[in-house]
Amino acid sequence: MFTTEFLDLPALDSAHGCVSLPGSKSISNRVLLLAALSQGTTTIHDLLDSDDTQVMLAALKQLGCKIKPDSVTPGQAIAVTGIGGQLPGGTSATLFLGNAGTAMRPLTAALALLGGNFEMTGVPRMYERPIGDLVDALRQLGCRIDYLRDQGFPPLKIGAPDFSQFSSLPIQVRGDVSSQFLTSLLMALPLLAKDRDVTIEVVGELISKPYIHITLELLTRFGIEVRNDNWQRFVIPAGSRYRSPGAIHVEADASSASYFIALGAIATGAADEADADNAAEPKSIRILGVGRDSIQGDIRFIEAAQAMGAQVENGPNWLQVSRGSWPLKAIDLDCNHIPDAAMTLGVMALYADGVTTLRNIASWRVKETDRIAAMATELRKLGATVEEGADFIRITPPAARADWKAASIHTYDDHRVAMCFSLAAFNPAKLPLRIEDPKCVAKTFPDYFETLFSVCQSACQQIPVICIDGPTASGKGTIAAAVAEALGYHLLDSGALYRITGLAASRAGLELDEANEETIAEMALDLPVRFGADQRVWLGDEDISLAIRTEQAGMNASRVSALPAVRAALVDLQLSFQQLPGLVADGRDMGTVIFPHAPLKVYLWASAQCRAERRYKQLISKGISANISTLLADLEARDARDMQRATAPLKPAEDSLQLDSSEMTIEEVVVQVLTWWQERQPFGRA
Ligand SMILES: Nc1ncnc2c1ncn2[C@@H]1O[C@H](COP(=O)(O)OP(=O)(O)O)[C@@H](O)[C@H]1O
Ligand SMILES: Nc1ccn([C@H]2C[C@H](O)[C@@H](COP(=O)(O)OP(=O)(O)O)O2)c(=O)n1
Repeated sequence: MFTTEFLDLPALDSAHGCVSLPGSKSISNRVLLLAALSQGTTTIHDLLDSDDTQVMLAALKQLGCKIKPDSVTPGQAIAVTGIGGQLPGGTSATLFLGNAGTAMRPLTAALALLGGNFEMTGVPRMYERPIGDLVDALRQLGCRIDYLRDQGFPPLKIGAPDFSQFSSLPIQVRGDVSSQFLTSLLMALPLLAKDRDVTIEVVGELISKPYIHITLELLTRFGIEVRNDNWQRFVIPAGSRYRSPGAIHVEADASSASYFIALGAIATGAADEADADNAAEPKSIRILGVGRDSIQGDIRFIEAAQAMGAQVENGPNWLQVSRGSWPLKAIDLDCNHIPDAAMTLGVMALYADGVTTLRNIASWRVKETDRIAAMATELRKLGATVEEGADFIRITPPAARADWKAASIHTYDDHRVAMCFSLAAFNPAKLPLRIEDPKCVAKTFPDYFETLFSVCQSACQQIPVICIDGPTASGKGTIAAAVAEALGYHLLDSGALYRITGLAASRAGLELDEANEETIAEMALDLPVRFGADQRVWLGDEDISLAIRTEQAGMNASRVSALPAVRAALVDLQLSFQQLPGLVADGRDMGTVIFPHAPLKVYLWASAQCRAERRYKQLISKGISANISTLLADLEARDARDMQRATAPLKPAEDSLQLDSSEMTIEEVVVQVLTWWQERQPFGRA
C-alpha cells in the first residue's frame, strides 16, 4: 500500500493483463457479523483485509467472539466462533468503529437487541453520518439508545432493552436515506423472532435494493429465510435461528471490479487511433473473483460500461473486458441500482463523445464524503464542465486534448474518489495526475495502485526517474532512499550491483583487472541477485547485505566498475528498475549514461574531510573499527579512480543540479531534492 502524502501517476498509455480482486467489503462485514451471532465456528475464505473489516473484527473480539488467526492473513481463511445469539449478562464495552458505516449500523442494531452497555464511537466524519432512522426503528421495539452528541448521529450510548411493549405490529424504517438501516434490522431482528414473526415495513422508496439483496442472500446462507414482500415488507419467520454454514467464500468486490472494467473499456485499445491498425494482439483486462453469478448489485455496472462501449465477456466468477466504442459513448442513466460503482462512470465520462448524466444518486451525499460535490470539484480540475444537483451530476468532457489539465486530486478520505480518478491518467494530453492521500484506498482495496500498475503500460520516457549521483559518502544512498519513500517510487542502488559483482568475482579468486574483464562481465550478466525489503540483497540463497557494505567491498566495486564490459553487462538490469510509478536511482553515472533523459538529476557532494567523518561515524555505529585518516586516503583514491576512468566517469551531468551537503543535515538535503522535484511538476504542492 502507498502510505505517501500523495502519489503521482505518470501519464499511462494502455492496459492489459489479469487481476485478482480483494473480497467485497459489504459481504465481508455482513458475514463477520452473522458468523458472530451464530452458534459454532464459521470458516471464512477470502475475507477482505481493510480498515472496515479490521474495525469489525476488533469489535467482535471485544464482544467475546474467538477469531483465529488473530487478523486477516493473505491466502488464509479466518475462523470466527460466534456467541450463539446471546451475550454474557452485564457485557459492557466502548467500541471504536472508525469511519466504518458497515460496522456502526449493524452492530448498533444487534447490540441494542442483545442487551448490555455500549458506547459506539468513531472518527469525526462518522459523527456526521446519519443513524437517526435506524435508532427510531429500534426504539419502537423498546431498545435504549441515546445520542452522546448531536441528535440523529453517532456517538451513541446503548443500554439494556425493555421488550415489554413489543407487539407484533410491523417495525417501520425509512428506506430512502441509506439501505444500511434496513440491512442492519434484517441481520439483527432474527434475535427477536424466536417465537413470533417479526415484520419490517419500509417507509418511502427503498434505495440501493441490491444491497438488501446481498443481505437476504447471506441471511439464507446463515439459515434465515426472510420473506420479501415486494421490497416493502420483510417478514422474519418465527423460529428463525442463525446457523453457521460451516465455511463460506467471500466473493470479490464488484465495486472494486468497476475500476478494472472501466480500465478495459478505456485503455485496452491502441494508445492512439493512428496505431489501431498496427495493434499486435488484442488487449484485454481479465478480472478474477467476481463474475456473472455475483450476488452483488454493483455487478450491473457491466451493463452501464457496455452502454458506454465496453466489450465484456463473462463466466461464473470471471470477467474479461476490452475496448469497444472509442471514444466512449455518453449516457444518461438512473444509477440507483449501482450507487458506488456509478462514481467510476463519472470518470469514464471524461472519455465520452458528449454529455453524460448520472441520476438518482442522492445517497452519494451521505457517503464517506459528499460524493456529488467531490466528483464535481475534482472533475472540473481535470478540465471537465460539471453541473450538479441534489441527486444528479452532469459531465461534459474537456472539449479537446489541449483542454485537459494536470490536477492534484483531493480524495476526501474516500477510497472510491482515489480509485476512480486514477483512470484519468490515460488522458490524451499525456499529463501526469496526483492522487492525494493514496492510503485512503485501504478501506476496501489496500493494494489498489499496485494492482493497477501491474496491468498498465507506459512509455519509458513517461516514467519519471530522479538521479542522485556523486562521490562516496556524499549521502546518495541515504537521500535516494528517503526521496523514494516520500514519493512511493522504486529505488535503484546501482553501486550495490558493482559491489555484488566485485564480491562474486573476488570470491571466484579472480584479480579485478582487465585480464579478467570478459569473465567478470559474464558473471555480472548472470548474477543470481535478488533485492528484498529494507535494502536486503541476496546472491543465490545467501544474504549478502552486510558483506557488500564493507570498505573493501566498496574498493572492489570501484575496481570492477572501471571495466567497460562489466558496465555494459549491467545496463539492462539497471534499466529494468524503471517501473511505475517512478524511480530514484543513485550512483555515479545515473544521469550521464543510464538515464540521460531523467527529468531531475542531482549531483550530491560534500568535502572529502566531511565525507570521511561521515563514513567514520557510520562504521563506528555499526561496531566496525575505523581510522579517519585511512578512510580519507581511501576515499580520495576511490574518487580519483571513479572520476578518471575512461568509461562513464563520475562527473556532474550537464543538466544536473549540484548540491554541496557538507553543511546540511540529511533532512535539509531531502527537502531540497523534493522541492526541486515539486518545482518540475505541473500541479504544484499538494
Ligand atoms: N547531509 C548529511 N549530513 C550528515 N550526514 C549525512 C548526510 N547525508 C548522509 N549522511 C550520513 O553519511 C553517511 C554516508 O551516507 P551514504 O548515504 O551511505 O552515502 P553514499 O551512498 O553517497 O556513499 C551515512 O551514515 C549518512 O547517514
Ligand atoms: N552507477 C555507479 C555506481 C557505483 N559505481 C562504482 C564506483 C563506486 O566506487 C563503487 C561503489 O559504489 P557505491 O555507490 O555503492 O559506493 P558508496 O556508497 O558511494 O561508497 O561502484 C559506478 O561505477 N557506477
